[in-house]
Amino acid sequence: MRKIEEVISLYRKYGCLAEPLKGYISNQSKGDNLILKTQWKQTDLERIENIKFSKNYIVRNGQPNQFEVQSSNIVTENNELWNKESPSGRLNVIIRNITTKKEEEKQYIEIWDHRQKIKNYNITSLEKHGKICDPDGQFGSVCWSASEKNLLYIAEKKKLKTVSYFDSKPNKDDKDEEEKPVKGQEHDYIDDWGEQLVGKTCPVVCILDIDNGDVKVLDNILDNHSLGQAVWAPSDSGVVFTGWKNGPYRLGLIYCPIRESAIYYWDIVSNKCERLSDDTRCSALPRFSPDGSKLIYFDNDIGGPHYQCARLLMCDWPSRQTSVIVDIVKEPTVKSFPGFYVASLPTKCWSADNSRIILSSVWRSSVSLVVVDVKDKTVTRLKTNVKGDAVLMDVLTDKLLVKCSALNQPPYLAISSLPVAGQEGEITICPLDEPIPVPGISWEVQTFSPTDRPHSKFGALNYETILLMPEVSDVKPPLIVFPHGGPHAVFTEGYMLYTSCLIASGFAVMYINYRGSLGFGDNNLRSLPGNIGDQDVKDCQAAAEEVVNSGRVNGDKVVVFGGSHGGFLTAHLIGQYPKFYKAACCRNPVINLSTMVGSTDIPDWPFYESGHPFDHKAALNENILTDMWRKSPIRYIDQVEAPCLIMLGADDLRVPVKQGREFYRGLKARNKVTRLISYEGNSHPIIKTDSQADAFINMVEWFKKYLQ
Ligand SMILES: CSCC[C@H](NC=O)C(=O)N[C@@H](CO)C(=O)O
Repeated sequence: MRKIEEVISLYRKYGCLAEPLKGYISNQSKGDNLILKTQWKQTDLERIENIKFSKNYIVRNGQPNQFEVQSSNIVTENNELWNKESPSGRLNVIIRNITTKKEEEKQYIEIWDHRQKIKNYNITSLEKHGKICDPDGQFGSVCWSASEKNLLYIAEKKKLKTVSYFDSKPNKDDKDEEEKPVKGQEHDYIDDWGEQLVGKTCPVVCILDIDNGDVKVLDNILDNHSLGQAVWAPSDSGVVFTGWKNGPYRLGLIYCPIRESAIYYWDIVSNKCERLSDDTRCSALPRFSPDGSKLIYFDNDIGGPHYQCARLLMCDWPSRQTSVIVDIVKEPTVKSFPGFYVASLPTKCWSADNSRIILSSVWRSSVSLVVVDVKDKTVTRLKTNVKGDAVLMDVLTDKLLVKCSALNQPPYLAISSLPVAGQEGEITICPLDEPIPVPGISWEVQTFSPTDRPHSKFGALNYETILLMPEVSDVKPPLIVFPHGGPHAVFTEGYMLYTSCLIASGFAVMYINYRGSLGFGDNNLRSLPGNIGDQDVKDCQAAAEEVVNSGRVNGDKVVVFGGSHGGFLTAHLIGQYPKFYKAACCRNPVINLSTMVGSTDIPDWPFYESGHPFDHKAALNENILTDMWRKSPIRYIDQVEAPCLIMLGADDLRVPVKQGREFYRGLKARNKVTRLISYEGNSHPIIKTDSQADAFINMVEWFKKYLQ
């Protein structure tokens, strides 16, 4: 293992690489010349900040898949919330967050032509709504109308002004009723959508008139719903959007697309709103075909596993007839399509001829490009000439802009071509910049079939691990067992900074996609709820023992690391197998399901994952409390021997800091070796520039100390 000074140098090197955030193929692209507009981020550890910059490329498409690239100058802009061209490419909108000299936050919408800024609207001063939602976030979208006369965006609904009962300022009678401040409600609790969506209470659809700056707020078209993901309907006849039901109280929405939601259409002439999707399902991610004849979206159950296998549906726009294009896949084979697991979609995802959809989806332990023919309902995996994950960024005239990465390859952008229908075999990925891999990392995907531990309902399911090894190692490397969080999430062959730095530091790392992970079929995913703390723990331990018994790693130097549900598994593993692990590090770990119910933003999670039904009226009782305790790591705290480092995001609403503190106190009281680090300004993901760097080095230091 490398010295800590070398590890710090490694992190400085690999933690400060430029990373592509997003990009699109410009509508100004003509024939052979593609113009690509991309945005990047780069960490600056000296200034402790992430800078953002844009890069444009001109790609000349001589032969199919033969692209030459010229990249343009790099311009840095950190206050841009959004920057997108109009359908013709003639105009550009920039949504900007400005902090004034008086520390006031203001939002502007700027309209640019090819020469200069032609409109500049101080949206905040209009006082028509609250903050504009991040267009890349849960609710957000920004969409030019086909006419280029209007801009669609999502913003927080305007909140009532409240004043004290003792406020002596005279009420101006000329104010209409809803403008008059309300007395005595300054301290009312305002429910919001939880983790990373604090203050997001009731987003609404807004329409800006580009020419005169008027803003129309659609805040009364659908009662008791939060609106988002809005797109223009064909010919700008109205707006299609996703509506999430607010009441009776909101449950955390991030990582949980299972909150009651439907797809709606608001008609601009009638001012009427109609529901397009099934109100017994959660529907989201509406996307029109280029000719406006078809609308697709995804749906899954309301409630249950916090991520699920989803259906792909299509609405024939003229008739509004809806059909299922791709259904849930319950039990795929190791090679067959495992179903759709989609957290987001690019704005444009259709082929030019309106017959196919292109998207990225989890496919066992990788993220793959997938093509769906909406006529014959076939699903085809696009194999590429590169290893690792391929995430679709944009599609235009059957050219694909893709973000690629691998376990040894930091993310890069590439261009490719969609094969003609029926010949979607392999595609050639053409990088826009020369990929530079992290040297010395090899990996292999292993499949486990725990026939000795079949699931009571679904029988023999399988799961996978990814074992990453340092290529240059004169001794058997120590092993970091690394289960993912969720639990309905997955580790894939895409790049992760921590992992590449751990391998470069001399560790072997084993990702564990235990049963219940995404991407292995719906039955696999649903095999875990009710069995957490046992099935997942045994899957992890069986994989860890197999790799130790293989002799490829140093079996006397095994440690375990995990976050969130991965932290839950870390705490279980050192409690249930105390002699096997020499040290542990857990981030925002779930420690005691029963004490979590009252403080997490998703109380349904501890109920459902421990096997108990949940609805908004759900309350704990002695049977549920006992069962939750039995499934929690706290149950095994007396057996723990491994020194355990606990890292918490101080603002975490998903797994409250009280969980980590409960474990810390229990270990301290039992004279066990433990340390707790709390990172201010971090929520569930510990990703602030300095915090993420500090957490990594502290974790490596902890492992090195107890592996000596
Ligand atoms: C009550 S939170 C349970 C853990 C959490 N699950 C869903 O949010 C979790 O593990 N989150 C994952 C992301 O899905 C993580 O790694 O943070």
